[in-house]
Amino acid sequence: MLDLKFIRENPDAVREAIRVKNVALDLGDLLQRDRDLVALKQRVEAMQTERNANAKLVPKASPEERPALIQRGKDLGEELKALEPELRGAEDALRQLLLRVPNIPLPSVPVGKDDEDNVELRREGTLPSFDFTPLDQVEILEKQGWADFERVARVSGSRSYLLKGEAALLEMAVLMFAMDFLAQRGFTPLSTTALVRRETLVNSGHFPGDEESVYKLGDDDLLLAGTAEVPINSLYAGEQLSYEQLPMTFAGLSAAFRREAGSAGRDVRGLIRVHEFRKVEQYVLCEASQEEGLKWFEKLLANAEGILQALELPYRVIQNCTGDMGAGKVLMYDIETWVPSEQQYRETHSCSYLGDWQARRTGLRYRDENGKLLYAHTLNNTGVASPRILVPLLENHQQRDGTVRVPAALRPYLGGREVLGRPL
Ligand SMILES: Nc1ncnc2c1ncn2[C@@H]1O[C@H](COS(=O)(=O)NC(=O)[C@@H](N)CO)[C@@H](O)[C@H]1O
Repeated sequence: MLDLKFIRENPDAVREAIRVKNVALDLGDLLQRDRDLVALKQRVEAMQTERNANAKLVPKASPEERPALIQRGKDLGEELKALEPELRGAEDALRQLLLRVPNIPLPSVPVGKDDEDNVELRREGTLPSFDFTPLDQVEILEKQGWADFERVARVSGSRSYLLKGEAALLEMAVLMFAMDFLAQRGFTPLSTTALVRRETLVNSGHFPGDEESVYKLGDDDLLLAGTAEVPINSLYAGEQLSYEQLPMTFAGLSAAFRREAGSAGRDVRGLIRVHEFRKVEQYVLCEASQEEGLKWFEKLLANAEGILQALELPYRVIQNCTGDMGAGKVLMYDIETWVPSEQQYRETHSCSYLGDWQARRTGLRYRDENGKLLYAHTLNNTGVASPRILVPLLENHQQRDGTVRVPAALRPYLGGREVLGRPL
């Protein structure tokens, strides 16, 4: 959410952000409602002032004048009471619109419609060349007895997965490695739940807009978050922090749930796109300065790259265009990791800087060194998400005999194993 004062003073910049991010919002309507609400509030204040002045006159009034003054006070009280629902309705309607106002992207963000218009920034690592016919993720898993897609589909339906044996250990090793990697860099490890209250999804910016992606538990006021970013972002909601507490950096492990409503037919096989997965999330809450925010953006990106380099996986960094970055972002890069069986890079990480847009809707404020109350800036990036990361991991490190080489960084988490699986 942007500051209403900023919107009033910079309608063109906001209108441009609405345009380039393809947001369905009529800024003219919002500004008109804002003006109407200001006028209504002024009317209410004038009536309250008159009622207060009137109440002061009553004790000093003569017996003849008093009844009229008392009646006037009653009439004003009733008129004010009658205006309350209208005032509350107008405030709520304006807030619902303000929640849809997109953040202003950096000028350096490429303008575009969707992921086709994203820009590749650089490639890292060497693509594998196999002197044998490589298997794809599902073939490796099934030949090694590491998955049971048919059985689990009977239990959980489509886009479900179950990892068996060393593949189950590999998932935990990858998650634990990422948690350690981030903890060693000062990030506070968190193990969070995915069960959240609706307002946490409004706070993070997923609502309004992303409702169809989120599982809702009908009988309870609870929903299943698609990323630990949601619960972590609301941990300090509504509190006044001190600048000494900033920056707060978290490495949050949680389950993540996604309905993937819009993904019909895409990635239906294997581990790329499932309804429930696990993710180690990087989350930063820092001071309200773009320089500080961009410094953290680079750090979060470097962390994810460091994890991929330790996993010895080739990847590329792309900059998301305005149409693919979502309403709240100022800047966003995806990291895509090479998947040999698809002969293409697939998204495995997503790094975002949101300025104070997320903090404003969440009520995340802090007192700076001069005692000024400011909204903080927030950022997030994937540390590692499993099982998607297992796809490039298994495919890039597969060996001629069907076993999988374990990158050195993971061996301590796998009892020192250098190879997974048995020769086929
Ligand atoms: N349906 C899914 N199945 C498996 N992995 C997924 C799924 N959806 C997302 N992911 C993984 O989770 C990562 C982060 O998801 S994201 O929506 O892009 N971004 C976020 O959630 C941010 N909070 C940064 O992590 C993706 O890059 C991908 O690796």
